[in-house]
This record gives sequence, structure tokens and C-alpha cells, in this order.
Amino acid sequence: MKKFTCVQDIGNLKSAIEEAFEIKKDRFKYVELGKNKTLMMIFFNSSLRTRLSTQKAALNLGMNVMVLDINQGAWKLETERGVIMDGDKPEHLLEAIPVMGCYCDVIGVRSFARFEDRDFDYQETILNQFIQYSGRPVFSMEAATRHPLQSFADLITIEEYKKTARPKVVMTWAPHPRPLPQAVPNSFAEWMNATDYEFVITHPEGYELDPQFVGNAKVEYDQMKAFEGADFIYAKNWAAYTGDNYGQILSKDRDWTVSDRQMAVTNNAYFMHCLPVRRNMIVTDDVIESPQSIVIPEAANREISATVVLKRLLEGLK
Ligand SMILES: CCC[C@H](NC(C)=O)C(=O)O
Ligand SMILES: NC(=O)OP(=O)(O)O
Repeated sequence: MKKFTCVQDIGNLKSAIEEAFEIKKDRFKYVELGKNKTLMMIFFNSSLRTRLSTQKAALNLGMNVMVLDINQGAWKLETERGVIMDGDKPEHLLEAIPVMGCYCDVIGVRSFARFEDRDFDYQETILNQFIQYSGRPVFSMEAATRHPLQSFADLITIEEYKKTARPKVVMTWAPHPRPLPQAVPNSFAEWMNATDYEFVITHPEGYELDPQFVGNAKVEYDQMKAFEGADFIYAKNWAAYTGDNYGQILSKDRDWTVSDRQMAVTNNAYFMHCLPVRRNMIVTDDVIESPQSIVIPEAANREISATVVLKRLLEGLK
């Protein structure tokens, strides 16, 4: 594997899940693979789970790790080509990227959507410059339109907990005080559509995601109807995607906050969320603390998804 930015990069999902379960049984099995290889993790945005789980995955494989928070300590970077650099940014990404590539063997990048220009975001302008100019294999630690490490961990978790071969999985929008990216819901939809699960997306009108990610999923504007008989509930907030509303908050309706009321019509569904989560906005305390909440095992599986991905990128170096 030469890059990991989307579901297609992991190849056959059944094989990927089998490899994840194998590594989960012995996560140090390939500790020699990364000897004298260096991972560089570059963050344009905050992180807890991705930062810690990906570093742990690199250690599982015997790698050295360097972490750079671009906005804390490095030079502010100009990302637009052709700009006269007489402002507050002393360095251009087009120099910084190949320089960073000199010091490592594999690069992970976190760079969220900026919500200033939908085309800039949806063309993955930042991530693709790392792929084009670093000279190293690059993987996404959440970019503008996807979060594949999260979605792979979500799939591993559903496979661990599902009680039927083809569970009903429902992704529900929920309110949030800030406009959040579409990367997590886009990516979850992309991975769910690659399985044979029954997959439903529910959100208020105006929150339609990019059709390239919605695919063949059923879209249901009535949340209670969507929840009926569900085996897994995946809650997430996202800002509007469509038209002039791009990046906007259209609703903070807390009737969409996931509570016992909605969970009561499911098939005793498991509750999932990628975290960090705003309690009593996205989900009530009772639901996220219930025995059906699997948000912690879901977060634990981030170490497994990252170990599989780094293993395949290291194997691709040979
Ligand atoms: C994994 C989630 C990262 C980010 N969350 C926030 C709070 O910015 C998001 O919603 O995409
Ligand atoms: N789920 C996830 O990626 O969490 P962080 O933003 O804390 O890394």
C-alpha cells in the first residue's frame, strides 16, 4: 500500500478485517517490521485518539515516531500557490513538505476542512500536496472529506459486536454548538456502503451529504422511523454541505439528541460515536453510559486499524 486516504486503499474488506483480528490477538507480532523506520505525524488540527492510537500503532511495529503540531512551534505555512508572501506566513507548504519528507519514512497528516471554499476542501488540496511532494507514503489522520482510520476502526467494532450477518446500521445527525466537518460521516458512509449491511442515514432536511458518499444508503428525514429495528446507532454532527450553506449550522434542534426515547425503538442497538462527544447535545448521559454504549471499545480499535495500515505501508516500502 502506497497511501491510505479512502476505503479503496485498504483493498478487500474481508481480508482487512481478518488482518485486524489477527493483530488484535498479538499486536507486537510485527515488531521487527518497523525497525529503523520513522513515522512523522503532522497535525494542522487538535487530536487525542488519533495522536495516541497512531503513535501506539507505530510502537507496536517497532517504529520511531516524530509528531509536529504545525500551529504550535512550526512556522505558519502558506498553502496557496502564487501568493505574494508578504504577510504573516514565513514558509510555504511546497518547501515544508519535501523537507519533512527528508526526515521520515511514512507521513500521517491531519488537516480538517476549512469551510472557506468547498472546492479547496473537497479537492483535498492539503493532503494531496503531501502525497505529491513529500516523496513518502502518506496516510490520512482525518482530512477534509474523510477519516479512514476512524471508519476502519468503526467497521472492526461492528464486526466484533454484530449479532447478525447483515446488521441494520443507522448514522444519525445530532446538534452541536460549532460547525463540524463532514469527513467522519462521509467516511463512515463510504465504508458502510462497501459492506453488505443495511445502512440508513438520518438527518434534518438541508444536511444532505455529498452524493458520492451517500451512495445507495437510504436517507430518512424521520429519525424515529430510521431508528426502528436498528442494531447499531452511529451518532455524529456535521455542518451543511449543500450549496451556499456549506459549513453552516442550520439547526441545533435537541430533539435530535440521541436519548432513551429513540433507543427504545431500536433492536437493543449498540451506541457508537468517534469521540470527542458533546454530552447532552449529541447524546444523553444515560445513553452514552448505558451497557449498549461501545464508544470506548470503538476508540480502542483505533490502535488496531492504525497498526494494520502502518504495517501495510511499511510492507509497501520494500
Ligand atoms: C474525530 C472528530 C474530529 C472533529 N471533531 C471536532 C470536535 O472537531 C470532527 O467532527 O471531524
Ligand atoms: N476520533 C478521533 O479521531 O478522535 P481525535 O480527534 O481525538 O483524534
